[in-house]
Order: sequence, then structure tokens, then C-alpha cells
Amino acid sequence: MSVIAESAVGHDELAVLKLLALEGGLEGDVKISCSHLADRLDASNQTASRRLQRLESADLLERDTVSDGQWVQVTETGERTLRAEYEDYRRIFETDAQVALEGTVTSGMGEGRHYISLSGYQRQFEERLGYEPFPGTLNVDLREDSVRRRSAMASLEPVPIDGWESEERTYGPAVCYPAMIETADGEVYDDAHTIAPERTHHDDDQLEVIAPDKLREELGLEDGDHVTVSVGDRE
Ligand SMILES: Cc1cc2nc3c(=O)[nH]c(=O)nc-3n(C[C@H](O)[C@H](O)[C@H](O)COP(=O)(O)O)c2cc1C
Ligand SMILES: Nc1ccn([C@@H]2O[C@H](COP(=O)(O)OP(=O)(O)O)[C@@H](O)[C@H]2O)c(=O)n1
Ligand SMILES: [Mg+2]
Repeated sequence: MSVIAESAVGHDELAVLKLLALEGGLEGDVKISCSHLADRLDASNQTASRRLQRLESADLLERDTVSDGQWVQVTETGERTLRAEYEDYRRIFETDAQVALEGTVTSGMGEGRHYISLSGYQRQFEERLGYEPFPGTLNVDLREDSVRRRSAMASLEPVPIDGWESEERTYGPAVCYPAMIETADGEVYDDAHTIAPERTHHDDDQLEVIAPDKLREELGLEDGDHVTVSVGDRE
């Protein structure tokens, strides 16, 4: 059922959702009539009504019908769907903008320390990031919307760290981006980088940050503390 409902939502329905949001549908209920909507869409009343129905079935919209029209409100799922579109346009038009990711500090598996200390990586950090990182990665458990927004980092300029080999084994490459961390108290640390190792035990919801200093000490961070990591060069 939900598959049918979801597949019924295409670009035409999204256009209606956007229109309703423009009329205030995100902030609260807006009152519309099908004929007004049909006018705006340059479509028939039936078409306008069908699109509203599909949006409602897909849980993107809530409706309350009254005698002279209907009250509509864009749902949380609806807002998320619009935001995903917005992120796409951001990626098209805003190259090199900052991507702000939010989450909470968390402990990992204690492996970051080992990898960051290896000379095959250290050499590259000093050369390409300009510092010797504190041995470890500060792990940030990203909020759901930030996990999605993370893909916007693809439009930023990365600092590549190459894979290498020792006598015993090979080590994978990683990608770094310049980053700034801000705590809930407004304390800021500027010279950090995010690091995404190609071989990792973590999923997309974990962001790893490296810096010349121990960030837990510099910023007084403990597990569960909220941080914003702004990724990308400042304009
Ligand atoms: C620079 C760097 C290189 C890594 N290379 C590898 C690798 O070659 N193979 C691997 O299994 N994990 C590699 N990892 C990933 C770690 O095993 C681990 O998944 C990750 O860094 C999280 O560690 P943490 O939970 O201790 O913070 C690397 C991590 C970093 C930071
Ligand atoms: N720049 C950094 C890097 C790591 N750390 C912390 O240093 C410790 C060692 O890092 P790690 O990656 O080996 O450990 P976990 O992230 O697995 O807990 C962890 O407590 C990290 O949160 C930090 O405070 N500042
Ligand atoms: Mg770590």
C-alpha cells in the first residue's frame, strides 16, 4: 500500500507541495480551494484534487476539508522531502559553500588513535593539512537530517589522503575537508578537518574529526554533548 502511495508522488505532486509551502504550509494550516490551486497550477480542478490526495496518501500533507475549501499543512515527512530538493539545488548552485552538520560527541572503538599515529598517514597530514594531528578521531553521532545533508560535502574541495603499504599490509585512502567545530556554549575551534577513511567500521551517521589538539580538552567535550561541525572553506 505504502509503495503504491509513494510511487504516486512525482514531480507534479512535489510542485504542489512547494506551492503550499510558499503559501505558508510549513508554519501552520493554510486554507486553499481546489479552484485556486488549479489556477496556480494551470490545471483542472480534478487534477489539483488528485495531486492533493496523493500527497496526503504519501503522508506529505495533512488535510481537513470544510465547506468552502480545505485546510492543509505540510507534514514533517513533507518538509524533509522539500529539504532534499533544496539540498539538490544547493549542490547545483552553491559550490564551495559550507555544510553545517549537527550531532553529539560519542566514543568509538578506540581505533582512530592507532590509524592517525601511523607514519604513512602522519607524513601526509603534515604535508597536506599543515599539522600533526592529535592521535585519534573525535567521533560525532550525526542527527538524522545531517546524515542526509552530509552528501552535500561532495561539492566541496577535498584534501585526499592516499592509501599506502607497510611490509605487513595495505592501508586505505581517506578524504579530509577543512572544518570548524562549535559547541552548544558557542565555543569555536577553527583548525579541524573531517576525515572519512575509505575502509571504516562506521556508517554514514558517524562523522570523524581530527585536529592538532585534543578537542575534548580544548572544548571541554564529553559524550552526549551537542556540536555543530561546519565543513568546507569559509567564504
Ligand atoms: C586515517 C585513517 C585510516 C584508516 N585506514 C583503515 C584501514 O586501512 N583499514 C581499516 O579497517 N580501517 C581503517 N580506518 C578506520 C578505523 O578502523 C575506524 O573505523 C575508524 O577510524 C573509527 O575509529 P574509532 O571508532 O576508534 O574512532 C582508518 C581510519 C583512519 C582515521
Ligand atoms: N582531535 C581529537 C581526536 C580525538 N579525540 C578524542 O581522543 C580519544 C581517542 O580517539 P579514538 O578515535 O582513538 O577513540 P574513539 O573515537 O574510538 O573513542 C577519543 O576520546 C576521541 O574522542 C579528541 O578529543 N580530539
Ligand atoms: Mg575516533
